[in-house]
Amino acid sequence: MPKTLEGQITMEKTPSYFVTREAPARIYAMSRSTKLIVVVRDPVTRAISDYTQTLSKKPDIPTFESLTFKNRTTGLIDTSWSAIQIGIYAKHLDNWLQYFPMNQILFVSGERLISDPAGELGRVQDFLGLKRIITDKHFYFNQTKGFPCLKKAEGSSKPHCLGKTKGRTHPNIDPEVVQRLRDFYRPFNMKFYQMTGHNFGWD
Ligand SMILES: Nc1ncnc2c1ncn2[C@@H]1O[C@H](COP(=O)(O)OS(=O)(=O)O)[C@@H](OP(=O)(O)O)[C@H]1O
Repeated sequence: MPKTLEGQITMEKTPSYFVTREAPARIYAMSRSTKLIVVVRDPVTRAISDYTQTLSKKPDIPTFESLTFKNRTTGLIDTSWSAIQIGIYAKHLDNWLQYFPMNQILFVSGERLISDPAGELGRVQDFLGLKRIITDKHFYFNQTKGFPCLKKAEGSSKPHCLGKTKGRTHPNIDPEVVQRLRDFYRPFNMKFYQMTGHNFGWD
């Protein structure tokens, strides 16, 4: 990490920090005052999104339904499959709380990032102690993309949407499998709501 001068914020991101066992200790050793931001979404949708991304690179993988279960007849879920494992947010958060207090961690709602991007970014700016520079006026809803986009990209006068790999169409998943996953995640979601003091509404 580069040295951070007075008045600067240094940022670093990767999707896998939150679920990497060694990450909290390493970040703590580097700087215990680091602020942590995690975007979380409904773990069932997250698993399907994760699968969709893998499928786009390896079209021959088994179906989502068959990867979900260790044993489809008994309904035993394969929690070792990373697409399922990553969504057990309460378990990952436990690991971070061994090093960082809750008030140093902000959980951004992936759903609200789509329905109210400025509102969610308002929370991020407050958390970082920044003035609310990014507001509603910076976004518009792009009907073709089906997502909010920036009216102007940084350093440009043109609108900017996220790329083709963000907001892909998900495959249809057997509703029984979706329900089984909802039941599986419910207790972990409840624990996560309790730990964060925030109901993300994934029921
Ligand atoms: N504004 C906007 N435009 C497009 N997409 C948006 C936006 N806001 C949030 N999202 C959601 O971001 C999801 C992809 O982000 P990821 O976290 O998977 O990205 S990463 O691969 O981990 O970097 C992606 O998930 P999928 O819909 O499953 O592709 C989107 O739902």
